[in-house]
Amino acid sequence: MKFGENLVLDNVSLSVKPGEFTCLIGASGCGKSTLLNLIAGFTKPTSGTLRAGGELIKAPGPERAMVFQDDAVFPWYTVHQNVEYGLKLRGVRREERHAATKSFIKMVGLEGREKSYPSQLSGGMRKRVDVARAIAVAPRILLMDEPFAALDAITKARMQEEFLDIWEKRQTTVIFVTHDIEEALFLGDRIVLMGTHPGRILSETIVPFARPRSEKTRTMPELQELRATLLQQLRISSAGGDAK
Ligand SMILES: Nc1ncnc2c1ncn2[C@@H]1O[C@H](COP(=O)(O)OP(=O)(O)OP(=O)(O)O)[C@@H](O)[C@H]1O
Repeated sequence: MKFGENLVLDNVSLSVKPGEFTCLIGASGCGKSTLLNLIAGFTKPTSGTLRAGGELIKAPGPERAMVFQDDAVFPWYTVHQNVEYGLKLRGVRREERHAATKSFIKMVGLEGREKSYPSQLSGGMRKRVDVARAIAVAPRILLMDEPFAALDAITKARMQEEFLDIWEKRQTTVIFVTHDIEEALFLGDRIVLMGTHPGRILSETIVPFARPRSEKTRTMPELQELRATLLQQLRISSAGGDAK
């Protein structure tokens, strides 16, 4: 993938199983967001192909929803209207839409705040609206670009746990970009480490921890060991090595 003469992703081959939770980590500028944008269909590849469920990805589609670091909620809509928006676009009928919206709001723990506007919510609550907005359209693939990066540590941990809960119930395929190795280890089935210049895949790590994961998972010695290994690989790759 090139931007002008700049080769941003080179020879990237990634295949994700249905229902798998894949985390992408890597130094700044290695092309993580570019890869997500390609999968979302926001950007067209200059060479190579992308497929979702066997179909060539040519444009954005409702089967692939994105959650960004910055909130993508409409400030002029209430919580209910924000979550309902995608369903409305898809032509879901009023009663069904209403019931579905209510259940998604409940799922992300925002019952009672349906009539609030985003400006009346905390950062964590707005992120919940954002997650509900994305999953409401029942995407087959959820693309998440550092969705919890701006949250404080406690809210972030809570959101991770709540999100895993939702994911385990729905089994959506997730591709999740993060700079936080612990987050990747806590959430993912697999961690794909990318390197820069040009952006490429350096290693893939299967995350061996049983599900459902909990607060206890975070303190497992095996998690800390894997964290140290991945951090070392990240350091080497940031310094220009190949992390092997
Ligand atoms: N629209 C664009 N036009 C030109 N260059 C771009 C464009 N988008 C990204 N790039 C370049 O592509 C490279 C990869 O950027 P990208 O945002 O995908 O990296 P990243 O791994 O997500 O970085 P970060 O972790 O800092 O968010 C960078 O060198 C960036 O400058």
